Amino acid sequence: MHGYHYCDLKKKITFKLDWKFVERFCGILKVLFPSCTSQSALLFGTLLVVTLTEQLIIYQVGVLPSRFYNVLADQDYSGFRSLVAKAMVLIIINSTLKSLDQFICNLMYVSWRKTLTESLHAAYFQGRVYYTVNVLREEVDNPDQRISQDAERLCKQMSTMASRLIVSPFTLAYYTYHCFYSTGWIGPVSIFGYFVIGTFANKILMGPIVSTLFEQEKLEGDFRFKHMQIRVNAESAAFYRAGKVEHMRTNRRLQALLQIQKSLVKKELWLYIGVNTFDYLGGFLSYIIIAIPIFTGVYDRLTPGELSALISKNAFVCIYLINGFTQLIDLSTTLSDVAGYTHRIGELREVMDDILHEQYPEPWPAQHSDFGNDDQKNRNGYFKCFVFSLNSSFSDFNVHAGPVDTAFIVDQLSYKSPYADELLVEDLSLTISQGVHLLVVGNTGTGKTSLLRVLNRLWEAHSGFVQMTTCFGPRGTLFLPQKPYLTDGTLREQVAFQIKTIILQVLTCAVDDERIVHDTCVFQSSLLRRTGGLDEEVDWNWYDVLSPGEMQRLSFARLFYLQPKYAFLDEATSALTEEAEAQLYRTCKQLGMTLISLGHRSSLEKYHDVQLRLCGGACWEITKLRGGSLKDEAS
Ligand SMILES: Nc1ncnc2c1ncn2[C@@H]1O[C@H](COP(=O)(O)OP(=O)(O)OP(=O)(O)O)[C@@H](O)[C@H]1O
Repeated sequence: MHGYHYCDLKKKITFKLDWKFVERFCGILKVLFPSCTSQSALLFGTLLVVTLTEQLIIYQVGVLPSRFYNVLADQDYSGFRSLVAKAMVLIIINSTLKSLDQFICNLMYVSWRKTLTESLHAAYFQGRVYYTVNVLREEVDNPDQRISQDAERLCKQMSTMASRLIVSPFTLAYYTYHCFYSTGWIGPVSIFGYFVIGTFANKILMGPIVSTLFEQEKLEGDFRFKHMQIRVNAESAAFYRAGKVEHMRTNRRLQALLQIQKSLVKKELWLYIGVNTFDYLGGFLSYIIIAIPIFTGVYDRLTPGELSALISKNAFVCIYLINGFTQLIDLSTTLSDVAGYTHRIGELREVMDDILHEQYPEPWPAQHSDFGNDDQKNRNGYFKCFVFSLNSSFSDFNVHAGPVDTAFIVDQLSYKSPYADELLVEDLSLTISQGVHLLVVGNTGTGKTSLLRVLNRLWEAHSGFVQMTTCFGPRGTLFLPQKPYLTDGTLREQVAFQIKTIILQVLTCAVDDERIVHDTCVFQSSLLRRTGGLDEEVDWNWYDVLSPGEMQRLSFARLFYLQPKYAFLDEATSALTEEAEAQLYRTCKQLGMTLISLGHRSSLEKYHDVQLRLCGGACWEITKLRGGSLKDEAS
């Protein structure tokens, strides 16, 4: 993954408990609490009621021992019986409320995780954001980990904080009043001062933890990614006997992760020392508060008995108030975790927002067609108008008015790969029109696939103009990438993956079954037998169980099923025999598709009318081909 290449760059950015954190946290809160009537808000309200009731009951339970002293001292048997009954009821209510409190916190965690992850997914899978984040934007490491793990941990930590935080304003206000009532201003002022100092000290101690936690999460993602790489490429690695080298590399990642974890543990030690010192000092603070008036002679007129009663009473309220504050300070370790995860998720949200604004400056998603005028051209010459087909999975492409029998009009187009200075192709002009089969050839790395990336708007053009005049999808244009794309699920989902969820009822009809079976069986009769049927769920990874040739055949089955007008085939038959290639090309033409093929094989020439050769050094040439042997057959 690109993230770790930029490790040094990332290290320079430090994440703290600063204004940025507050902004990002508020942004996340807005997602978690979209409205006052949202599930999270209702749960939060219920939690508030439960924790407040719990506090009242706790107070009642707290005063029970003193009442027991009374009835026992008075040998009041009936009073004792009713007190035992009351204690039982209170304890049952208390434990029920405590469990309810935990239960609501857990429900809130699930609800928050759902809301946050779904909101991240909504941005991630919108348009081509997932591609840009993973391939082109290096400032965000491990987006997958941020969405799957960091979001989960943030919600977990926030839910553990919730019940303690939610009730603290009420308990603090209540005990501040009592403290003021019994000690005068000296009590609350000293305790508030103590809390401010404690908070300040903890903020300083938390600072380095937040950025270290951020870094730790990044390395955690890198480590997991390494294992995923091995899992995905297990066979290739085994052919290379790569166990030893991968063992070393994976261990290296583990060491880097463990090192940062160690440093996090060390930094946390100082925070724990701070928190514990604050806790224990708090215990003495009440005596210090009462000592001041005693030593300054304010209580000189009191008898020793009156004085000890006053000390005990003051100590009680002060300890309660201090306890309220120390509970807040104890949350600093959780807060530093929350801050780390908030920065990671906040940063991802900002980058995804940025990409969306860059790629779709107009409100998304537009539901109407609005053909562009000159004002709508962006800096690369694209029109910023959106025309969407009914099928939303095909809806993230800009389609413009143009001649009906063309797919793309390319004018003076120059493009280069990201981060490179040299152009791959300069001032390319061509029109991809119906019935004219185009072959794109050229040496490795001359920019053949990049042309498709630019046409598809995965990459921005350096200059020039690209107009897409036919929509993407069935009866439009379809791209078969060099590396076959397979998703998880049934065979039906592989062949008809894009429209399955949209028009399920159409797919389930017999005609479609027949088409899929036909498309699949013509080339892969064994595949249907292996899967046990079109809708049989398989638990295998399609990339592991299909040979490259089978994957390419499956891609063609999808093509025949979707039947686009224009098919862009990027080395789509490179793993097949020439006979199989001929058969597939023949079927494509019989189905009336216009083919735009990229490849190295000379055997491809005969299926095309025009050849675009990318010569390297930004040069290109277009020539007419004699071939077109299958054209006649098709017509
Ligand atoms: N994501 C990327 N980031 C940066 N550079 C890239 C990226 N993808 C490709 N490139 C570079 O762009 C150049 C053109 O790549 P492209 O895939 O278009 O080559 P190609 O002509 O299709 O080659 P082949 O015949 O091997 O498929 C190459 O130098 C490649 O390294």
